[in-house]
Amino acid sequence: MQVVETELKGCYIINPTIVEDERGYFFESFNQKKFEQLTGESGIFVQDNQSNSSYGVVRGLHAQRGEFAQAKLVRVLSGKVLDIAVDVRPNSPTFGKYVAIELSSENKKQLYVPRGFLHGFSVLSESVDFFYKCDNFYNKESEYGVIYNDKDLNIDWKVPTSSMLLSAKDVVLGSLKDLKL
Ligand SMILES: Cc1cn([C@H]2C[C@H](O)[C@@H](COP(=O)(O)OP(=O)(O)O[C@H]3O[C@H](C)C(=O)[C@H](O)[C@H]3O)O2)c(=O)[nH]c1=O
Repeated sequence: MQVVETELKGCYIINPTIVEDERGYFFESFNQKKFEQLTGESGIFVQDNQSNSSYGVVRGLHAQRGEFAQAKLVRVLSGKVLDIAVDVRPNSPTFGKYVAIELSSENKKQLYVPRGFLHGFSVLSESVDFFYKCDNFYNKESEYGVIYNDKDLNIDWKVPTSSMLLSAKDVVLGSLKDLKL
């Protein structure tokens, strides 16, 4: 596997080593020892999540605060998303900056989203099965977020607004500038 650190410190793109033969392909989707060696992160995850979404769905931008903050190792099992990770670590020199990357069953890329980041994605294919590992458990009470069309972030989700589908929870999220961390 090859790991590339993004311009946001601690946020990594993981390119797994794909072994192909006449039957198809094989790759190690996660290896804690290699992950730790290449990123310096523990690579100890406690919860796996999986969601399915149809074209145009936008999930996010979400995080859990404080002691319940989660780092996530995200990937796509089928389909394609535009994945977004926003640095909202207090005092970070890249506060409010984000990484946007296409993750797909084709490119098999993964993104490591550190604690202190907001995370979200838009669905670019007809349907997507999204899978991610979390290094802390779900804690509903600690959840917070920023609305997908925040003016300061100005994210291009690569989906026409008319095709977007968001949860009732997500359409009322607040702005980045009003975030209380
Ligand atoms: C996140 C989570 C949710 N749930 C329950 C709560 C709701 O009954 C249902 C759907 O939850 P929600 O609408 O928050 O799911 P998403 O909009 O996909 O939320 C996720 O969206 C972005 C992409 C993220 O990175 C976060 O992991 C997470 O916030 O699953 C659980 O039982 N456990 C969990 O860990």
